[in-house]
Order: sequence, then structure tokens, then C-alpha cells
Amino acid sequence: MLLNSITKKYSGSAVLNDLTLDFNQGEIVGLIGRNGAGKSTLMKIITQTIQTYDGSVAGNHQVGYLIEEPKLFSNKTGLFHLTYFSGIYGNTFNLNEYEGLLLNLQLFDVLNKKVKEYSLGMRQKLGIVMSLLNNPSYIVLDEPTNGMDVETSFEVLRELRRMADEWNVGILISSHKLEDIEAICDRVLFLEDGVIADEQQFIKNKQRTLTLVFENSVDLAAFALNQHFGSVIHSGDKDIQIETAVANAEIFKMVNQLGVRLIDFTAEKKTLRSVYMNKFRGEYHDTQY
Ligand SMILES: Nc1ncnc2c1ncn2[C@@H]1O[C@H](COP(=O)(O)OP(=O)(O)OP(=O)(O)O)[C@@H](O)[C@H]1O
Repeated sequence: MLLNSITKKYSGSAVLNDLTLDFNQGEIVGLIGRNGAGKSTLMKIITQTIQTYDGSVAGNHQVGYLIEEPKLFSNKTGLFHLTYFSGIYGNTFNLNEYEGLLLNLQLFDVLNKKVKEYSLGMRQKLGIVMSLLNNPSYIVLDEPTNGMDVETSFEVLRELRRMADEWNVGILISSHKLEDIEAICDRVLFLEDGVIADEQQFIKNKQRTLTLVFENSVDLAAFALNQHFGSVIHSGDKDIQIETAVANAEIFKMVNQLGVRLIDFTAEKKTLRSVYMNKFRGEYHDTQY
């Protein structure tokens, strides 16, 4: 997808100012910036929700999205939404095709409950699944882990990585949670003063200490036997610490391929946070992010 020289003004003042950006299918791109920087505006231009702007966008015909909260019918079930919105896109909802995703997102067992009984996190997760119903080449997600606890965010981020790797979906994701962005993105764009002020491929070629916790010792053993990412610093009953320069994406890909269950993942260096603070905000504004 290519966005070329995008300028968007509200009441004469430019929110986006001659912004150019490209991204590919299979790639996860993070978008960060302060409140009001124009992240949602940029996303709405990609999804054609905003149609008046200068510049051009190519390759955005098949885009799914979740911007702000998903629009749901509170008295209808999760399954109704998936069936109904598939129909709107001219498709028939095939539960088998989505079973794995719904199970991994802990939504499968609540599909027959009305969404008014769903928590905010569950509604967000349903919104993410709904964004896939038109078989998109790209999805655009505005703060998708809002309202989610740490564990739920992790489930969602892991599934997004899987969508990019296995379904070849390109994902643009905005968030104020830098750790979320850091966990899954291939590259990160800093939106400032209406343009991409910086781009970091900070995850690659950086030596980090990763801690991976598996559901059980069998899963850990399978991972330890197959991993070739770097040296093992520590190995416990279910957890392992490795030092590596390999992108998180590669590690998640292997976890998926082995079919093992990872229940926690941390990277020791918070490089995105430090890069962001140093470049734009000054360390005393940390609380905004
Ligand atoms: N419909 C509108 N009319 C006028 N101004 C608008 C409109 N929509 C957004 N803006 C303004 O444009 C700027 C960018 O808003 P936008 O929602 O794109 O920022 P954002 O980066 O997504 O912010 P946040 O992180 O708070 O979600 C803000 O100053 C906002 O007030």
C-alpha cells in the first residue's frame, strides 16, 4: 500500500502535512505519536472513512479496520455479528475457518452470548475478528488493546502476529502502549507535526534478553531443542532466557510452527520507549505513553 503526499486540514490547519508512507502485506507497522498527532485521521484516510484530502492512496481496496470501538448490536450475539457482517461483505461466515482464531482469543465459548454481556476487551477482540471478515489484504487497528489486561493483550498481539505471518495480512497498528508495539511490530513510525518524523526498525539487529514462559516443560523442551536464535542464559522448568538479535517475529513464527503454548514473553530492553523519549518527548513526559 502506498500513501503519497497526504495532506489533511481541519479548519485550515494541517493535521497531516505532505505525508508519504508505504507498507506491505505480511508486515506489522506500528504508529505512535502524542494525542492529537493525527494517527486516527491517517487510518481513516486509509480505510476511506475520510475522503477529502490532498494526495493519493494506492492499494487500499481490501482493508479491514477497527477504529475506536467496534459498532455492535448489544442485544445480538457474537455469532450474529460474524454472520451478519460476513453477509454484508457478500460472504458466508464459515465457523470452521475461524475456529482456531476464536479459540485462541477465548471467544469461541461465548459466541452465543449477547455482546452486552461482553467485557470491553471481549468486544475489542470481536471487533478485530470482524475486521477480517472481508478477507482483507490489510487491516488497520487503532489502539486495539485498549481496555485489555496484560494477558488478553498478549493473546491478541500473538494472534495479530500470526495473521501477518500465516495469512499474509499487512497490519497498521496504533497504540500508546509502547510495549505492545515493541512486542510485535516489524517497524515503527513516529508521527509528529503531520509527518513521519522518524522510522525505527529497532527490533532487528539489537541484542536483547528474552524471557519465554511456556505452558509446560514439554513445550519448553520442544522450543529449546529447535531454537537457534542465540545463547541460552537460563533454563528453568517452563521458562527459558535467551540472548538474541533475532526479531520477535521470527521467534513467534517458530512458536506457532511448533504448536507450543507460550504464556508469557518479555524483552529486557525497552528500546522503543527510550528512542521515543529521547527523540521527541524528553524523559519527564513518560506518563503520556
Ligand atoms: N472531524 C474533525 N474536525 C475537526 N478537527 C478534527 C476532526 N477529527 C480530528 N480532528 C483534530 O485533528 C487532530 C488529530 O486527531 P486524531 O484523532 O487523528 O489524532 P490521534 O493521533 O488519533 O489522537 P489520539 O492519540 O488522542 O487518538 C486533533 O487535533 C483533532 O482535534
